[in-house]
Amino acid sequence: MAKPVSIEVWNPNGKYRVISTKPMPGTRWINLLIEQDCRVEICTEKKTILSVEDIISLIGNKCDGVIGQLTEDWGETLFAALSRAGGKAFSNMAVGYNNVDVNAANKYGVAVGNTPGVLTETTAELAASLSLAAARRIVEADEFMRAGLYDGWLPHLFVGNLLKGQTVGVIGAGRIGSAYARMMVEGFKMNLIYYDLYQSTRLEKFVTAYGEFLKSNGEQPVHWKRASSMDEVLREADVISLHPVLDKTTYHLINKESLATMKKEAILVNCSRGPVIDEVALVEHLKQNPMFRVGLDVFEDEPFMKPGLAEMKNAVIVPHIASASKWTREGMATLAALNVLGKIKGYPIWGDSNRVEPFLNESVPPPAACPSIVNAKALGLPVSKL
Ligand SMILES: NC(=O)c1ccc[n+]([C@@H]2O[C@H](COP(=O)([O-])OP(=O)(O)OC[C@H]3O[C@@H](n4cnc5c(N)ncnc54)[C@H](O)[C@@H]3O)[C@@H](O)[C@H]2O)c1
Ligand SMILES: O=C(O)[C@H](O)CO
Repeated sequence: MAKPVSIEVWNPNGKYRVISTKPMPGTRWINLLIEQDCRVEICTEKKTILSVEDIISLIGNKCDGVIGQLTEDWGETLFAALSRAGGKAFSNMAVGYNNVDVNAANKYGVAVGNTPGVLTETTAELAASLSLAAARRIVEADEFMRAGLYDGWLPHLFVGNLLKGQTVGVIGAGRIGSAYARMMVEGFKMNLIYYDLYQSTRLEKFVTAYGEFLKSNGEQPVHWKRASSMDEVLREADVISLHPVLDKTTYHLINKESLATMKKEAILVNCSRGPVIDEVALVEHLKQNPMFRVGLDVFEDEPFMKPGLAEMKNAVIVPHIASASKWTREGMATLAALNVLGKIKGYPIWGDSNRVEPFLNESVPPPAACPSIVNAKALGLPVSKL
């Protein structure tokens, strides 16, 4: 028998039982569910990561849908439990869904939602922040000041890398990778080299147009290049930012060999998923190459770090906060709730999951659609004509 898990209940007499495995920012998501006759149960357990047993206990005997988190293991066991309880909808409060076994969800006919679009710029901004913090040694310098070590200006004090005119490399130029590339090209006048399985025509057009603008202004233009291999990016770029999905093809994409390919003074940033980097190899590389720097938002065995990483002065490390702006987190909660609500109400799937603004406009009711369901095709769900 699983131990009961503490909850907070909203609208106890609601017809549909929807569970959120965590309190989420804002109240709009709760109000939208209540307005549509949902009883909302929010898990208030103090521990950060819920176990499969905790979530089974939350689901109970009757549950129409669950809003969950990327820290949870949504596989066969949980989808079977949700299906037994009559549930047909699950949504991650995240765009990444490598914690979800979509095949298992398909087997039980459960729709799986995610939250693209609302976190693109926020996440790209953190990747840009980490790039700058690493290039200009901001965390090291901050620690130095607080330790009372500053006794006057010196020509060699915390000398870092200038970004202007250098090359930024992007691996995975999807929504976030492209937004980051634009920030670095436009903000710091960097040239771009990118590697993705698909061509990013819009990004290429942007860099071309910006390069022409700079030239017409009498300034050094910027250029872009689509690399034919990831190694080409690693060899040529001064700052490399990782933005692919995590799957079998991207696990340990950055390993001992690929690290050795990079410039000795390169900067590597990861705001995708921890296992994209072999973290043991990275720690060794940081030790051997003190001028090589990293900015990490994600870790291979989150919430833990591999031994040695915390001691490395050439690493800037933050706890998976790339999407942590108020607007984005409230929007993620709203999109996740509307994914679950839409499936419960039998709504169709929104036609373009990258354009979710209509769901985020608080002054009008959201469209009668699920904003983003990743297995819509596999489940044969209809697409909205709105
Ligand atoms: N740190 C955070 O808080 C945070 C926030 C948001 C997203 N993320 C992560 O970022 C990922 C990307 O998000 P997105 O919205 O940009 O997704 P996206 O689907 O728009 O972009 C991913 C890109 O990766 C490319 N890709 C896939 N396999 C590849 C490979 N083997 N080599 C090179 N490129 C490859 C895809 O073609 C695609 O263009 C998410 O899946 C998530 O894991 C992390
Ligand atoms: O995938 C995601 O959305 C992040 O990791 C959290 O915002």
